[in-house]
Amino acid sequence: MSAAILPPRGVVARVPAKVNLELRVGPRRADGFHALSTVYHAVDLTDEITVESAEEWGVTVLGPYAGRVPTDESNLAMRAARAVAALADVDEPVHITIDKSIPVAGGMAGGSADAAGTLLACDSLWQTDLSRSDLEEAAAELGSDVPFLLTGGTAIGSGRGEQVVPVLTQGTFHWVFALHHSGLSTADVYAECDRLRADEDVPVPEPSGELMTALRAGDVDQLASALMNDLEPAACSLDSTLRKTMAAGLTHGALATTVSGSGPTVAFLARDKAAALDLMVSLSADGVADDVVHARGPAAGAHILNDITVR
Ligand SMILES: C[C@](O)(CO)[C@H](O)COP(=O)(O)OP(=O)(O)OC[C@H]1O[C@@H](n2ccc(N)nc2=O)[C@H](O)[C@@H]1O
Ligand SMILES: Nc1ncnc2c1ncn2[C@@H]1O[C@H](COP(=O)(O)OP(=O)(O)OP(=O)(O)O)[C@@H](O)[C@H]1O
Repeated sequence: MSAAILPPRGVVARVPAKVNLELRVGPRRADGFHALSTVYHAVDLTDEITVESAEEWGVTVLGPYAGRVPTDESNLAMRAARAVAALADVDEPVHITIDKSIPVAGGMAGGSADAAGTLLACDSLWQTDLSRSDLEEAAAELGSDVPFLLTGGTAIGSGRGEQVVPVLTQGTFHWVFALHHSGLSTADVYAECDRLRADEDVPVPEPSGELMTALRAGDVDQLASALMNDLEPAACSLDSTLRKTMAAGLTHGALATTVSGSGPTVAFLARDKAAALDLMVSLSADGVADDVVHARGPAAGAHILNDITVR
C-alpha cells in the first residue's frame, strides 16, 4: 500500500544579500524613482525564511536584528505572502519565520531578500501555478531590488533597478563587509544624492565595459578598479564615520572598497579567502565597525531548501 502524499505544511527558502559592484544613478524620474544602471552581485550572507500553514497570518524574526524589523503587515515578507495569496486566489494563512543574518537598513537589500524568499516559499507551499514572470512582476511591485534577489548571481539592473539581466562571470570573489548597527534610510540617501548634485547636469546612466570585462575574466584586480557607487558621497555625507572605515580597510590590504548600495555597510574586496580573513581580524581589532563578516560572491538567488511535510 502506498503512503498518501500530503501537501507540504511548511517550506524553507534561503536568500542572499547583495552588493552593487557598480551603481550609476541617473536623474529622478516623474514617479520619484531614479533611473539606474547597476550591476548587482549576490553574496552568501543569507537569511532563511520558513513559511508554514497556520491559523492566523503572522511573522517572527530571529537573530540579532530581530528588534529592528516590523512583525506586522508592513514586513516585506508578509507583503510578499499576501501578494502571492492574492495572485493565486489562496485563502490560507501562513506564519513566516525569518532567521535574519543580513543587516537591517544596511544597503544589502535584507528586506528585499526576505520578500523574494517568501514569494518563492509561498508559491511552493500553495503549489500555485504562477509563472516565473508572475513572480517577477510581484517582486518588482514589492521593491526595486526584489527581482534581483530572485535571480541572484551577478546581473545588470536597469529601469529603477527592477529590470534584471544575468551576466556571465568567472570564479569566486571574496568580500569583507563592515556592518554598522545604525542603518540609513534608502530614500534619505537618494534625497541626499540629489541635494549634493543639485548643480550638476546628471546624464542617463549606462553600464561600464571595464566592469563587464573584469567579470567575464574573473580578474579581481580589474574588478577592484571598476567598483563605483554614485550613492557613496551621499551615504558618507549622512554618516561621517564611513570614510574612516573605508580608509582602515585599504590600510589593512583590501584591494578596493565601496559603500554597499545606500549604505552604511562598507564592502571590501580581498584578493582571496586568506586575505579576507586577515582583513576581518584587522578591522575587528580597529573597532571601526559594529561587526565584520566574510562572504563570497556570486551566490545563488532565492531557492527552496526543503519542504516540511510532518504534521
Ligand atoms: C540602493 C539600492 O539598494 C541599489 O540597488 C536600491 O536602489 C534600493 O532599492 P529598494 O530598497 O528595493 O528601494 P524601493 O523600496 O524600491 O524604494 C525605496 C525608496 O528609494 C528611493 N529609490 C529607490 C530606487 C530607485 N531607483 N530610485 C529611488 O529614488 C525612493 O525614494 C524610494 O521611495
Ligand atoms: N523583512 C524585513 N527585513 C528588514 N527590514 C524590513 C523588513 N520588512 C520591512 N522592513 C523595514 O524596511 C527597512 C529597510 O530595511 P532593509 O534591511 O531592506 O534595508 P536595506 O538593506 O538598506 O535595503 P536596500 O539595500 O534594498 O536599500 C527597515 O528599517 C525595516 O523597518
